[in-house]
Amino acid sequence: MLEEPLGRGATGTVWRARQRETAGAEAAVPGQPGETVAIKVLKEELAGDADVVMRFLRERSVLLRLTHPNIVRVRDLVVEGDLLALVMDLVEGPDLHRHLRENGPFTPVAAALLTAQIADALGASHADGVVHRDLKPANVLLKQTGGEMHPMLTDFGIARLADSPGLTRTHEFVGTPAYIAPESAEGRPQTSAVDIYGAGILLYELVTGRPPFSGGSALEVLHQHLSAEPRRPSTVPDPLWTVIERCLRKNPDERPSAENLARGLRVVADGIGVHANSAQIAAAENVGALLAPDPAPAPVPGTPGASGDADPTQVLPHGAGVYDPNGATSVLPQTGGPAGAADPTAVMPPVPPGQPGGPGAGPEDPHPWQNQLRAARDRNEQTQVQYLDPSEDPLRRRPQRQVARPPQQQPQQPQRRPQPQQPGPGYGHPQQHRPQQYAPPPEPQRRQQPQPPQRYAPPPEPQRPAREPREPRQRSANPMRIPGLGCLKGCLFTVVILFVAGWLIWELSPLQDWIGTGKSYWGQLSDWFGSVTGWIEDLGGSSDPTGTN
Ligand SMILES: Nc1ncnc2c1ncn2[C@@H]1O[C@H](COP(=O)(O)OP(=O)(O)OP(=O)(O)O)[C@@H](O)[C@H]1O
Repeated sequence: MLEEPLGRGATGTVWRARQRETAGAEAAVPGQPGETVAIKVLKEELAGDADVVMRFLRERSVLLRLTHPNIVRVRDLVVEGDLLALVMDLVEGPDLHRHLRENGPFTPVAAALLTAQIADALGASHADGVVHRDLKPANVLLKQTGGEMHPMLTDFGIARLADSPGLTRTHEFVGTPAYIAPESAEGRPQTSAVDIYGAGILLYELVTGRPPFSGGSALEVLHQHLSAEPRRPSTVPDPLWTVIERCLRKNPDERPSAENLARGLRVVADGIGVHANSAQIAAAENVGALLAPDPAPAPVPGTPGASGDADPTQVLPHGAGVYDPNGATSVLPQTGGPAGAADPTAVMPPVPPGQPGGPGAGPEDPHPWQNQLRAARDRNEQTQVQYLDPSEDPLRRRPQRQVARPPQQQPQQPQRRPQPQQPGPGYGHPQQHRPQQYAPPPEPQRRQQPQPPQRYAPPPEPQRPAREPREPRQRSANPMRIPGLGCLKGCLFTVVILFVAGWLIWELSPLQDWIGTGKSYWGQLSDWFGSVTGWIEDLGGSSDPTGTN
């Protein structure tokens, strides 16, 4: 029985609910009548998509058996008529995004310990072949137990459901730009290393209060994931930065495994704490040696190269206006219309290119998605979906920076590995973390990129009004280009500066008196010039082997 909505995300609405009767025998957790649970009712669009329903059912057993102290337990997956819902344990406490917003960044030790527990959860799920793909503070619930906070990772498998070919088409982007791994942004094969990248972003955000890459639009943010290096804030201790930097490597093969990440973070927390002894400090300084990559990362099925599935090309939203880095996973929400008004979880099917408002919309009317984007921003969400003209997609212009890798093989079976160690005692409340003012690092300059053809086939062009071609940037008013002119100008300018500086020194300093020549500056210069030419002539004469001079 649904009681009250707890919150709404891009994929559905989460309700506090009470169990009426004991769940069916197939449920992972039968539960007790009257017990309070959380139910995520997926949006109509997801529920109405046959492909999503198939995935939902296929992943049911995996999600139900995914149990770990730091994972919100899924009790049941329900398909009833056109309703698709996940029944979960109810977690009393805020999510990490809200906690960060209200309390500011964590201390480095608290951030390391909290992320270590998230890495434990990832280790367990990766061992089971499950990749989260949408790791972000909003998907970490902080369970309050006796004044302590215990991080619980939620929304496993949801990103995969939303990533349905029926829902996401060539020109749409699904994901959360601030946390997306470069390979996901580019539509390259993905593995469990995408979660490690997400953990790195999350850790950075925990200690600084904001993710490392930000910008005015989702496009800019994704571009930075691909080509910008994260800047190290001065408040982050060396060993912790080593861990963050390794997680944020552009090359997924260089990121640590979840288990090594958890171990490394605990070593760092021990070594940077105020009570650290010299052995712990030394161990933290060598944390890099612990961060070995996963030799067999769990693949993400359905990503290009991972299987024969046609995966939707992940293309950046274009010009999506002001960008909120802490929003929801992007899918298409519904606006207006009776269905949208009645059902807050309803989503709108993609509008074909060239029909911005859908049937009946006037050309001047704002696109329904634009209304939704505005509404999402007002709610501090980050729903960002818009068409991108392929010719303006900087990803397609980006030169290939990596050595081409052979396409990843679809594994027969996900790699089963031993379950990671259960985490130690519960993570203490990060009491000492006080709100800190964080000065955002200056935006790295965006590079101008040449346009080599990229790896994915050009998607069909949406029929948008042709854009005015941009004026090429004028470097100078002078249309003549003389090679070396710039250098010549520089040299002349330097000579003039030297001459004037020399004159000033001659006139204003006691140099003239020390030399005692009594000559003017010009006279002294001519004198020196004469002496130098005399020496050169003498040298030429003395080196003449014929002795004719
Ligand atoms: N098991 C749960 N117990 C208690 N509250 C929950 C639970 N799961 C989610 N919530 C709350 O419900 C709200 C919406 O969750 P949801 O996962 O739909 O949103 P999101 O993670 O912000 O968006 P999305 O994952 O769709 O991008 C969040 O504020 C979250 O705190």
